[in-house]
Amino acid sequence: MNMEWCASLPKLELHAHLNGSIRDSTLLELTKAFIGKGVINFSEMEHIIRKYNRSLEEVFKLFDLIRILTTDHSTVTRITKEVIEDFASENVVYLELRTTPKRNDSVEMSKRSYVEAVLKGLRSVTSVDVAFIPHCEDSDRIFTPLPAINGHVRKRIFVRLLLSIDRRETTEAAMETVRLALEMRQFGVVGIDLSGNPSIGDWTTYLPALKFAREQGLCVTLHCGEVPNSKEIKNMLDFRPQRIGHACYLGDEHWRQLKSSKIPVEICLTSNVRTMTVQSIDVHHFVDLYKAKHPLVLCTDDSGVFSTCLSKEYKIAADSFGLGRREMFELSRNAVEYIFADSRVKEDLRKVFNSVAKSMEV
Ligand SMILES: CNc1ncnc2c1ncn2[C@@H]1O[C@H](COP(=O)(O)O)[C@@H](O)[C@H]1O
Ligand SMILES: [Zn+2]
Repeated sequence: MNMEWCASLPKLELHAHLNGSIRDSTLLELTKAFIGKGVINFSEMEHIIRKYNRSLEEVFKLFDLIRILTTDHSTVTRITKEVIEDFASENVVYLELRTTPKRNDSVEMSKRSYVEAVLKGLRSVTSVDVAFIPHCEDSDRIFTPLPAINGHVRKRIFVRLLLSIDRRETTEAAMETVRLALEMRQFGVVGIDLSGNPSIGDWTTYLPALKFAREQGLCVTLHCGEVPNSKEIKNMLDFRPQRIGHACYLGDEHWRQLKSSKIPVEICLTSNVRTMTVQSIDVHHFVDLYKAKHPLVLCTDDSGVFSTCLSKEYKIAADSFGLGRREMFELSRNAVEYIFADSRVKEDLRKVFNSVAKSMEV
């Protein structure tokens, strides 16, 4: 599959972690700024940053490093801005960006001020139009190209936020995240994600917060089956979240339950291969789910950490599973139905696909 075609295809990204999507260049720059402060050893860190295949445990070591480097408000704002620009540049027309609100007393950061720093990042993007406040989006504008500046028509990207609960957190901290998400709905927060190192933490810890989120009308997506844990996978499917991510270690009974539930799955091919949660791309469960016409969406997970981008994920899927332009176009278009934003946004996105179908030669 032609990479340029994949890049020009309008795409929806529904599973991207903010700090996992950090640019390599920014990560190295931030690391250098920490040299001499005695906190980290640069050559050791450079080695981890540049390493290609990392186990799931090593990936979480890298996330701990990223956490040290990105603790102040201005860095959070900067990374957000860059991540939006990067996704928009490859024709992502709708991005659901997830991030874990963090409290850090040493820089007077609260979970709330962390999210405010993210919002500042969204507002500071100038190279593309970012539509993130619900109901303020003038739906006509997406089809009426804005006045061209130097011959370029400005791009537009819808952005919505998911607040993540980290599996290291307590029930109370998870509740705080949900309450914050509810207060921030007016700024485009649409749901809650459960993520973090899948080998730690107990599902029941977060259940009260997840139930509360759902009662209050927030959508929920769960990292499910990144490690073998049959009981947890079953409990997660029983909970019936609006979507799940990964779904690598599902047993036969889980597959039956998943398929009959029709819960959409966020598929992260490169992430799964690099962290070795699937043996190789040709045995990836994408094939089984795709053949069963199960709701699916291709996502990056951590484009920075795994050196990928959404266009690459589309190309990998097309090349590995023998899908043509028509199939890839439909795969991308179908994702519209699984977004957490409201029906007006869905309607706008459907129009985007209809308007480009001809020029995409499908
Ligand atoms: C590889 N698969 C994965 N499985 C589980 N959680 C993951 C993840 N990739 C990323 N995260 C979660 O997202 C955080 C980074 O973004 P934010 O600081 O929230 O913006 C990581 O620290 C981890 O908690
Ligand atoms: Zn993830």
